[in-house]
Amino acid sequence: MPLLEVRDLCVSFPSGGRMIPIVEHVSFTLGEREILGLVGESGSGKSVTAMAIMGLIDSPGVRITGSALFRGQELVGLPPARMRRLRGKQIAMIFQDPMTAFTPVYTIGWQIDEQIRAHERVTRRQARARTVQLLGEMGVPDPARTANRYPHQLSGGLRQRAMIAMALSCNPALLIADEPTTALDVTVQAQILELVRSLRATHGSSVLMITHDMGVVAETCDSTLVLYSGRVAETGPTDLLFAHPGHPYTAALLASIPPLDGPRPERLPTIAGAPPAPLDRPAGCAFDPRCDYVHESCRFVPPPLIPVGAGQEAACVLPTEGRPLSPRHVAAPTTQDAPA
Ligand SMILES: Nc1ncnc2c1ncn2[C@@H]1O[C@H](COP(=O)(O)OP(=O)(O)OP(=O)(O)O)[C@@H](O)[C@H]1O
Repeated sequence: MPLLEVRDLCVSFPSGGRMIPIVEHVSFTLGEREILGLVGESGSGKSVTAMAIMGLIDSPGVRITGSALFRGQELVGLPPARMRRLRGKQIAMIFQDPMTAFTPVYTIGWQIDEQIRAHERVTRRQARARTVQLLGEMGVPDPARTANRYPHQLSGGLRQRAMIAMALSCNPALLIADEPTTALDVTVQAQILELVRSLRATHGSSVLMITHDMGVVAETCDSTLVLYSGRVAETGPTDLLFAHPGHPYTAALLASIPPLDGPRPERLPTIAGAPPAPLDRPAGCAFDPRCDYVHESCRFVPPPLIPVGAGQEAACVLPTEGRPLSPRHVAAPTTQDAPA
């Protein structure tokens, strides 16, 4: 049984007397100890997908349909009290800004102790011992002393490590990480990604990694789900999807990653235009207005997910073989190519 099986998840919010579809028919499976990257541009519905799974959307009138089975238990429609019991104990979430997880007026140690005591029958002393152990495992130097510090007394990277320690305090099977490294500088970002990667070995956790950065996905995730305008554009094992993207949107996202070696282009290719607003989505493929390969058949209904490789599916009706390289997806001239 997979750890998490999401089927046909749809989320709509009411606005101006109508329902605005933000997430449409999203499906994916997350296995035990797997790291899945949920990737897409700003506004594509990544956070709404995760918050819906966690039961954290409390906007009046929101409509959530479909299914999210966590170890066989349905999360969609789960009463809030039961969802709260699952959160923190079996499913935990970390965010871009650790200050949203910590209260500024208590030390981080006190807050992690309380999280442990909310879920386990342990004494204060036992909770603190576990807090110090976790902080140490997360690479926090001098964890016993650091536990007595307030959140604002720590650097961004240390706060992020402390938040991961708090999220792991009850050994959750699933960790949802929403842009955990976006606010950090590159070196600290690499350290935190390494830490997240190590969690499956040290804590047996699976991770749903939300990011807009294909570089983060390449470094961290076993499999990838590309969201575009609230719909799945492509999904599959990360290595296959990166080697042979099946959707022009995935190809365009990949073209915008700086090369790891070789000369760096002065400017990376970008995708012209912006995703459509939810109410302006075309009847057919939502990527249609920005796609270089658009075809008559793309214009009528949203394309279904079609197998394009082993475990890889793309919502594109056009064959990937022989698709000409678009000028937009070819890297801009490199500094070496530039005339002297
Ligand atoms: N409570 C809400 N009510 C109405 N609309 C909402 C609500 N929450 C999110 N949205 C809308 O849903 C869309 C998707 O938002 P979401 O935060 O999931 O995007 P995202 O892909 O995570 O983007 P980012 O990378 O910028 O966080 C946005 O257009 C946002 O305005």
